[in-house]
Amino acid sequence: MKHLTHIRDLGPEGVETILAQAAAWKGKAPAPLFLGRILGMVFFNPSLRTRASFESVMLRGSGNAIVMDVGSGVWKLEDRPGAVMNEDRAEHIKEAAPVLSRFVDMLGVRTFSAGGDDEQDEVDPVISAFRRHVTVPLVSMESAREHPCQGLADMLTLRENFGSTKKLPVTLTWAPHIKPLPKAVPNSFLLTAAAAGCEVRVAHPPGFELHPQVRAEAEAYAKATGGSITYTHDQAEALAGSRAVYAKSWGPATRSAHTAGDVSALLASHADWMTTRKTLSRAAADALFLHCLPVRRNVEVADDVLDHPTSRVIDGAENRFHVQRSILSWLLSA
Ligand SMILES: NCCC[C@H](NC(=O)CCC(=O)O)C(=O)O
Ligand SMILES: NC(=O)OP(=O)(O)O
Repeated sequence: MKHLTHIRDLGPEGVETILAQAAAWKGKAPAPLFLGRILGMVFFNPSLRTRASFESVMLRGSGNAIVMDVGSGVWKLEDRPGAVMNEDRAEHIKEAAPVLSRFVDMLGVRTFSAGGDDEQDEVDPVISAFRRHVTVPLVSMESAREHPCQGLADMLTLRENFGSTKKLPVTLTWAPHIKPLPKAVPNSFLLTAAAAGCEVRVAHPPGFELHPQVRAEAEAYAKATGGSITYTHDQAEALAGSRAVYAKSWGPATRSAHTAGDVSALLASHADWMTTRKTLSRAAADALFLHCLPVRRNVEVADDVLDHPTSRVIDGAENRFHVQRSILSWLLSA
């Protein structure tokens, strides 16, 4: 049985399969790909795009979706093996995952990082528990470590605009925020861009390094595809010659070593990392702007960037639909 919870489930070859199918179906009349099929969707955290796009894929494909919000209409779920369940989590994933599997043909789970512990994010405890206990294909709708659907949609957006991602110079630039956000999106952008052969430049202030295991995995993909990855604390250096700029905020590398006050001060001290038109003027003249959304306007990214004709944030969000249609049909294929 197939699952897609991490880019390693696909590798560079699988990334190509998903993107090729997504591109082939985009713009064609909807086919009843999911006739008689049900996708179950379990949300531990809020979502606009992921929720609406997966549900739309199923409905437009003549299938159906069941959407469940954990802790609001659905029991709070326990993931820890051997937990003594005497607090607020009424049901263990050991029961929830196989029970839901009896009702649906595929299951999607969204579960953000618990925050502060990159080692735990590597373990990815909640999606891993689902993966152990489901009896139908599982797709990540963003977990602690990765957001593979987002990374794949980003690559589709780049290919539509540039034809190819082979050695395409792209910058992933850290952005300021009022709170420390998860690293799933930057991790996925790095992993999928490397798997798609991009020349990836990653720029962030000191102390915001991505996990060494993620970087090593991305390096292996870059090596296999002829891509490359460089890291810098100098945003302008990364941007020079970049054809696409991907802004994303994420929390410090060792958040558990900081108090909440430290983290706020750290984030506030880098307000000048906000992407503005001036920032983009350092990239190639035809550079495009991408962001996964939701975006905090004039904190992460200035209005003049988001409202400029070079922004691809809305087209990028649409591509979530196209890659997920491709992913779900791949999951159901033998
Ligand atoms: N799925 C796309 C991003 C989700 C999440 N953003 C957020 O939680 C933003 C919340 C805020 O801005 O308050 C993240 O960064 O991983
Ligand atoms: N980009 C993304 O996953 O958006 P949502 O959090 O709204 O689903």
